[in-house]
Amino acid sequence: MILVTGGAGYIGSHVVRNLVDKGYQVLVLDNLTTGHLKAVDKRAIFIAGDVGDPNILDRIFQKHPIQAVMHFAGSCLVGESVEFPLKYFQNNVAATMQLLQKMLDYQVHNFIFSSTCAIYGTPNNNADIDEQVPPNPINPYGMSKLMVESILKTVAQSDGLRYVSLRYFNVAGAHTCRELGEDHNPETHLIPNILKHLQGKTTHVEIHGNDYPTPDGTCIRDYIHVMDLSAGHILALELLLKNQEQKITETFNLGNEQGTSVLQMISICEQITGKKATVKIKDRRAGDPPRLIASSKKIRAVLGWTAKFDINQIIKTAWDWHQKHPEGYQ
Ligand SMILES: NC(=O)c1ccc[n+]([C@@H]2O[C@H](COP(=O)([O-])OP(=O)(O)OC[C@H]3O[C@@H](n4cnc5c(N)ncnc54)[C@H](O)[C@@H]3O)[C@@H](O)[C@H]2O)c1
Ligand SMILES: O=c1ccn([C@@H]2O[C@H](COP(=O)(O)OP(=O)(O)O[C@H]3O[C@H](CO)[C@@H](O)[C@H](O)[C@H]3O)[C@@H](O)[C@H]2O)c(=O)[nH]1
Repeated sequence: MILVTGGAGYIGSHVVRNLVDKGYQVLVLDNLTTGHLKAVDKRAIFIAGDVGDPNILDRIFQKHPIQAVMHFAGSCLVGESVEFPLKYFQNNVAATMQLLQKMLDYQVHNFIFSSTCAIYGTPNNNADIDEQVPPNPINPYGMSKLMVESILKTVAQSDGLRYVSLRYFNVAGAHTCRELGEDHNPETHLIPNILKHLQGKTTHVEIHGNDYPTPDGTCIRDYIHVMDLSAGHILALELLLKNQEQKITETFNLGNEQGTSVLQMISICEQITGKKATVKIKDRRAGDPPRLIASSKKIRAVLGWTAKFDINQIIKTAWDWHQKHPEGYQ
């Protein structure tokens, strides 16, 4: 059985669905702060609770034969982390340490971690970012994830912990089953904000700064489809489960290796939806690096992962979700 923390959230719910479709037994632990019970596949066991709660973890590990933990639970908004850094250190670092302690207490050694490209900060040159680029986060969110990566590396040296840390770039799109998608309240992410505006739900799209050192002045990100990201997790899980005798401590980037600026994204969304956006230029958002584009060469070479969805398919599946579920999971 696989324990999926944060399995009611955007990314976790997609991975849970794909895991049960593949025949895995899944237990979801989620405190529903940003997740939705309706997003959790009915074939999974659901436990409402906090990853930092030792009593709930005791109950789970005593009762269920957990083979591996996929740890999605966490706080993940760059701007919010600048405003409330302690929330990020508490929920992303302290709670994760509690989970790791309980895993080791119960001899559960396989861990897959949701890390982020935010750990890279603002790399010096414009080359695509590979795993060798020295981490240098510029916001508390990225710092919190880098701290966990350091903890994993250190703990794995003295305990039996085996792990894969996946550094996601910007995750977007919706499940091809058309029943799962992105639903946050408030929504801060670029693609859902553009699509909600094009649905007529907001008066305009805000661009957080157009004076960055990029060709059109707006921030560039590398958007990866949530289905491709999910496939990467299943490959990482198989790596851990099929090579039990090997010490595995791997870190992989997961991105599409394509950069899209905020302005370019608005234009792509307009083309796909056939609607015109009203745009307002605002100040920069604190903590935003200008440009983040992945090299995913390592995960392609080691795990045979490939991206199947391009930016148009990301927007098409997200638009489909927003149209079919205009009120999200409500
Ligand atoms: N969305 C992205 O582009 C992106 C990129 C890089 C990394 N990540 C990481 O991926 C993970 C999932 O992100 P998401 O976009 O699905 O976010 P999300 O907010 O939709 O999902 C997070 C889930 O975790 C739950 N949760 C939060 N704290 C918890 C706790 N202490 N105990 C139990 N449950 C808790 C929430 O209720 C929610 O269901 C996060 O760790 C995030 O940092 C996301
Ligand atoms: O209404 C909006 C929303 C966003 N942006 C900009 O669009 C870009 C992308 O922003 P967003 O979609 O909020 O994603 P990020 O801030 O890049 O963060 C996401 O992607 C990171 C990896 O890059 C993850 O680690 C985070 O968890 C996830 O929230 C940034 O330049 C934002 O300033 C706007 O201009 N207007």
